[in-house]
Amino acid sequence: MTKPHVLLLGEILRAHEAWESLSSLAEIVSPKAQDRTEFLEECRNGAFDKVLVIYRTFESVALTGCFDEELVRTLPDSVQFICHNGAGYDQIDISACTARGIRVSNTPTAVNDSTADLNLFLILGALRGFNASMISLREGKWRGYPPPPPGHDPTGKILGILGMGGIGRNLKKKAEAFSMKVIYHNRNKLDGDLAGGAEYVSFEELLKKSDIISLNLPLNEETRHKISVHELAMMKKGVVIVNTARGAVIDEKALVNALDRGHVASVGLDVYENEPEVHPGLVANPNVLLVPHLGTYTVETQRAMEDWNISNVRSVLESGALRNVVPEQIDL
Ligand SMILES: O=CC(=O)O
Repeated sequence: MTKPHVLLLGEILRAHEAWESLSSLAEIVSPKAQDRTEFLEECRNGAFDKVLVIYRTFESVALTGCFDEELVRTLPDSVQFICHNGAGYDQIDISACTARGIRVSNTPTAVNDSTADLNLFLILGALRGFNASMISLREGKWRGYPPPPPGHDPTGKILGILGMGGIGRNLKKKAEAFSMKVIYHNRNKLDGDLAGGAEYVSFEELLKKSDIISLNLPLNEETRHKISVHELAMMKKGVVIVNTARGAVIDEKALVNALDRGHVASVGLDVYENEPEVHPGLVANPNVLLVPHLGTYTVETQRAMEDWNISNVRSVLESGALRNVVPEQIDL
């Protein structure tokens, strides 16, 4: 019997042994394509006709482009599963996959610690206004002349977490070690003690009450530009905003404007609307602490994500089902 094929889009960086062990169950294939047009052509000319499952990375979007309707439609009929190595799967059109009977998995839990750690680093750094003096030190100007105003302590500040999933909940625990009071908003109030005692508030209340707003929600059609001119205007003057989710949940142009007017005091960002481009108004502003999408960029987390994603591929090959599917497909 011929083995099914697994298509690798992107690289395995850490879990080499786990990956290689799949070869007893499947043939691993890679694209020859150098860009999206060539990739679609390879799909059409039968190169992937035996592929049952695709393992893809966030970075592989540079080769294939997004897994949008066009791409999903062009995949051969044999493809039944896509294992995405990342928590956020906004590069994949889930409705298009569902329509074709393709099940999609992601790597949710594995990312929680490292992303929440970076989130907290950005909160502390933005609150303290460290970025301005870090720049002036490197320019040979010590703290700057004049030095920037002193920062603020986290103790007693209200942290509003928008999106209380795995990362939001992990952040909540960490923030409490710094004596912040956590409130949250989600589409639905969390059951039982899942929120760990954090107060559930409406979206509007979260915007109005928070000293620091942390964006921890996935990007989809409902959350794109969830924070724009109107929402920024509802926030406290001097608010601090941190985003480790996806750039497009906030309207970057509106954010730059609110920073320039001083309504938003400072910002910590790991993600941007058009990565790897960063809005020049963010780069120019010393009150903005910028990190180039490094939320999960640790040896341990890279390894844990790959292990999880490979175990999903293995599960498909051994038992015909994924270990987890994205929330949109849970009830299918
Ligand atoms: O951005 C990182 C992820 O979605 O895992």
